[in-house]
Amino acid sequence: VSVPTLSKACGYDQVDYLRSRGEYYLSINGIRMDDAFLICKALESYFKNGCFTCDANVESWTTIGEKYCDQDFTSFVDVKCSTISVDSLKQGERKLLLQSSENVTNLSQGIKLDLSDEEKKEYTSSEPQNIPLAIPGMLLLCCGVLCPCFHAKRKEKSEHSVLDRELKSVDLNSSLELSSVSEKIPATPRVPPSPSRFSSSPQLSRIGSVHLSINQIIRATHNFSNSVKLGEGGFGTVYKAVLPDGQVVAIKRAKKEQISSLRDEFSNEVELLAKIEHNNLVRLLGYTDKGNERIIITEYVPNGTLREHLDGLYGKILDFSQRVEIAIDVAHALTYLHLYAEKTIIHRDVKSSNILLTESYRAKVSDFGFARSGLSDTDQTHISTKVKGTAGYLDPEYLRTYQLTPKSDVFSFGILLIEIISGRRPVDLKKNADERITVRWAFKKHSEGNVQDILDPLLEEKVDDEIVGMMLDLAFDCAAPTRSSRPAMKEVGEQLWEIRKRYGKILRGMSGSLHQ
Ligand SMILES: Nc1ncnc2c1ncn2[C@@H]1O[C@H](COP(=O)(O)OP(=O)(O)OP(=O)(O)O)[C@@H](O)[C@H]1O
Repeated sequence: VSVPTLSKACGYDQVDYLRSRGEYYLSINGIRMDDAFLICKALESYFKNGCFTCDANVESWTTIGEKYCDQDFTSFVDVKCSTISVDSLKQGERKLLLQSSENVTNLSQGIKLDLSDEEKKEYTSSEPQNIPLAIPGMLLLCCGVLCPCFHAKRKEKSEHSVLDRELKSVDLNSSLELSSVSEKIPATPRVPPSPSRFSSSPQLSRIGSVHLSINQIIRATHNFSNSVKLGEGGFGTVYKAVLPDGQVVAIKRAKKEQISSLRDEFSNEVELLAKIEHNNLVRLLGYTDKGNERIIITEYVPNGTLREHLDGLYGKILDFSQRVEIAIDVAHALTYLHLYAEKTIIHRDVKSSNILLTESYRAKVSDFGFARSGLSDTDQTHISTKVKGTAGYLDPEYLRTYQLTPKSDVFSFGILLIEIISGRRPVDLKKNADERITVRWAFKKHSEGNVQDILDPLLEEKVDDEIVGMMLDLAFDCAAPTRSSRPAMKEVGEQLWEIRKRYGKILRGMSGSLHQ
């Protein structure tokens, strides 16, 4: 049976397979699946209706059908398309990832579900609004990569309620580790070995200027009291603490239940923070790694996150000049990491909730949980590694190839820049379909010449079209789909300086004419 080209009758639903905080789950159109049933029905209908094209990684889907739905769909596949074997699973998984990253630029890709509403209800969670990864096109990893846990889910229904509770606490802004599939992709020969782990390293125990025992930390945080809690992220909870000498610090305590899976993240953060010293990067002061506790002590940054300010949570709205300064600070921090640290460091999780502000609204980049160092060889161009990051900020080329370079941070920075200009989150599911992906919406508005529509409506001042245009041009360059089209972070900083200069001139011109 040959596979016809995709017909309109096939329609699309979005199938995502994602991992968050160490847990895997599957969603279709943003609705979490509690059982393999739906995805198997979907595959069956898609194969039977000839909905796959040759380039749709059909062999991977077939392998999934075979392995996880106990169904053989191979007879539906045109021999010209592919050679199918269960042994090709690994290759298939890789291709599925490729397919999923294509979804980054094609929202409508997916498979069709021929199911009644009753069937959908029966097999899905009753609270779809809590699903963190119903992120159209952004974090798609289609069902092929889910499989080990998918099976487990089938068998271990009793664990669903635990998983449900976990998922409900996740939100769109959380950092994520995407799928286990990339772990199976061998690293390139030039990849340096993982950094040594922290636990027993005598060197690491000397890191930082603050050395506290666990009892001292307990005292400083009033036994990790909610009254001194600053916030919570994927790694754990952050507390404000005053040390006996009066120094105010932030204490980040890993979640107990996640400690084993966070081992790398913790050591990454400690090792990397320890090596860097820059005004626009949050400073590591110390750490504790005893028994079941992983605790990082960093400089306390008193004025909340950039995201909170864009949301207007502090009353006063950031004006445009402050936003440009913040963008410059972040660009400087990233340039330092990319170019001037001992080794190239790629942050991997540049986003507005990881930008902390000082009282004078200067920015400090925090959260090095996902950061990677490497690229010490002069001719090494990338690190092959797992895809990690946050929905909406993830470099599509990294998603597709697993090749991490400093340009992945540049991509995230481009998305951040649009967020700074517009005030909108990179993905906003509450918006109409054509506005949900902010970068696309902004690009469309920009190409129609409506740059003022993109500007944050909370801004009180008028900003010249020329300046908004310059910022947007830079943002789109940074968020180019291929890394070769993106500028280096240093150049981004220089361009922002030019914009700042030009904006200053315009402002001075305006105030001059007001005084005349
Ligand atoms: N050094 C700090 N000074 C002041 N507040 C901080 C500091 N570090 C973190 N916070 C606060 O704690 C919150 C949680 O931080 P954390 O880095 O753990 O998570 P996140 O970046 O929001 O999420 P994720 O880790 O999932 O990406 C932040 O949003 C911020 O409000």
